[in-house]
Amino acid sequence: MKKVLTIAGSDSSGGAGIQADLKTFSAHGVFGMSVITAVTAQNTQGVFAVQDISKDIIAKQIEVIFEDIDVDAVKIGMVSQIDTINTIAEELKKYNAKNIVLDPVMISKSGFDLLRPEAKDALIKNLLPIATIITPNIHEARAITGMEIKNINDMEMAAKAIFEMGPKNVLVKGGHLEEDATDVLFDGYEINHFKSHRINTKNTHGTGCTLSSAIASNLALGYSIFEAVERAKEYITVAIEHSLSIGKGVGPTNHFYTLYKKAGVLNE
Ligand SMILES: Nc1ncnc2c1ncn2[C@@H]1O[C@H](COP(=O)(O)OP(=O)(O)O)[C@@H](O)[C@H]1O
Ligand SMILES: Cc1ncc(COP(=O)(O)O)c(N)n1
Repeated sequence: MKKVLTIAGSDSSGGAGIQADLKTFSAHGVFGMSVITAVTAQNTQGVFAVQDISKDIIAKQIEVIFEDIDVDAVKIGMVSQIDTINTIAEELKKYNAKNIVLDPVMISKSGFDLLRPEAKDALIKNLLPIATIITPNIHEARAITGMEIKNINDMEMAAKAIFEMGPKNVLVKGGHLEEDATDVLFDGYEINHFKSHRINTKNTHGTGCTLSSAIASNLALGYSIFEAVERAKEYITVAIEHSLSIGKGVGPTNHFYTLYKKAGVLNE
């Protein structure tokens, strides 16, 4: 069985972060493992508190996994602070980790700083260059490049600018634009678009976490970058189409639809 590691924050409400990642891994038939970087007190209405995990225990979690288990892909999500970022970069380099999917989580949908603003430069300097693929949304792409992003053409320009910072592939996600939900991939040679219709729902908690974990799962399973993104886009579209009205706010994506549909025991 392929083994995929998520290095990310815990979302107590189960819709984003580590919890979304592990659900996505299971739905892809890969074995999920986790290194927790921060614990958030969060629900569908917002993030109410965060406790960062110390860099030593983050380093130890990574070490014991890599010393024991062959890791086929790594997804990085919420990394919170400078020490955390530097530790993760050092450890992943030490173990020559492959198939690194970096979701540069910065601000939650409810407006909470999940990455401390002063840590942005460390993320750009130390994590971008080791990423097989980075998956910023429009706001994150703007924060990384300083560019205004209002349409697909701007997304393409931003993808090319981020590529120059060192990752092997860049996927700028278009979930926050108003037209169709189109994501733009640049692999250093060509641009590709992954388009779906815009689904009219408020329940998009965890969409970025789900997409990046699906890409990591597909890379672990041996798909090319193009195929991994194409399949992940199909997965997230179904997960948003069947998203769940759980809680009073922004509900989560639905991992069970794909899973149980495959097994023929759908129980909605
Ligand atoms: N309303 C929507 N309908 C269809 N796809 C969407 C919608 N919102 C987001 N997506 C897709 O979900 C994925 C995550 O995108 P986005 O919401 O931009 O990221 P983030 O969760 O990091 O803010 C992308 O593939 C995007 O195109
Ligand atoms: C612990 C944690 N990590 C990431 C996100 C971003 O979630 P989204 O995928 O909705 O942008 C979150 N809200 N909480």
